[in-house]
Amino acid sequence: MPILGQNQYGKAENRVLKVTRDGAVHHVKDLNVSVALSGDMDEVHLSGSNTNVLTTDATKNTVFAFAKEHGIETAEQFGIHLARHFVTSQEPVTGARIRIEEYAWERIATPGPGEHSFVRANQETRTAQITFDGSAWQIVSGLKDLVVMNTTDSEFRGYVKDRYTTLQETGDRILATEVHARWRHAWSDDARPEPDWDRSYGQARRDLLGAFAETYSLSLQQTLYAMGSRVVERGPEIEEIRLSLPNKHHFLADLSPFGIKNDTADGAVYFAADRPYGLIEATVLRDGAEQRIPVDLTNL
Ligand SMILES: O=c1[nH]c(=O)c2[nH]c(=O)[nH]c2[nH]1
Repeated sequence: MPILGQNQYGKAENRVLKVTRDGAVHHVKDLNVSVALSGDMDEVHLSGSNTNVLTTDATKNTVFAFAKEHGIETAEQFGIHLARHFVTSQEPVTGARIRIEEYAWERIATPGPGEHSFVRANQETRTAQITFDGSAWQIVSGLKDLVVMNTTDSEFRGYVKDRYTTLQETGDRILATEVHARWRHAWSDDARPEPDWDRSYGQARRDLLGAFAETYSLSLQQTLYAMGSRVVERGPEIEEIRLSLPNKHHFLADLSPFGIKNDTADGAVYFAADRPYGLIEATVLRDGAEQRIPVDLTNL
């Protein structure tokens, strides 16, 4: 009979976001936690007996419950706490390996007192597309993978409720997206001086972040329009901007089966879903400008 070698199991990539509120100042911990347990697991492989198996589902629930009940001080502290729990609470489990990736968020500076807007550090890519037909230029600048999040000031309600609608209305949700934007400059004629491309890019990026952070959001569509409008209004050299915004859904982890209350009030723990995701896209134009940026943003 073939021999069973090293084996381990658990739930991989639990995407946990914890938001701690210190008045209007919010703090976030954003982790990707993978659990791998090992021990006396021969029988499940060899005979199919699940007697010794703590479900991977339970390991997932433990991650979210611990984040809520004990908090996340550091990835190391959180991992130690989880590993100790699995090894000491389950007789057949003799080893635990917890792998954690932590995502770094920086604050978006806003003029108001609230501090609940964040941008993922060092994520984005700047893009440019230059076309020339021998007489006219078209310069489309942009950025992609700029990940931003508001931990409050976002609601979503009043939408259509058809037979298949199950989404609950909410007055306080996380709004997070990955900004993909391209904007077309008015400049097209060699006879006119070129804009300062770096200055223009910096301004557009600041306007996208500023409008995202400062808009009290009733939908991602409304936030998109606010972001595009600000770029066009503050950048006279920009005619048109196209935005593609995936809605990076964060759902409150349901900890009620374990008797743990988890609401947005403080210390809320969210499950960050990666797919499927809402995809909100639109062009915002200067009044009188022509819509020329192609709809398909991926064809750079
Ligand atoms: O901002 C949103 N816009 C939607 O169109 C939508 N649809 C949905 O399920 N959630 C959201 N959120």
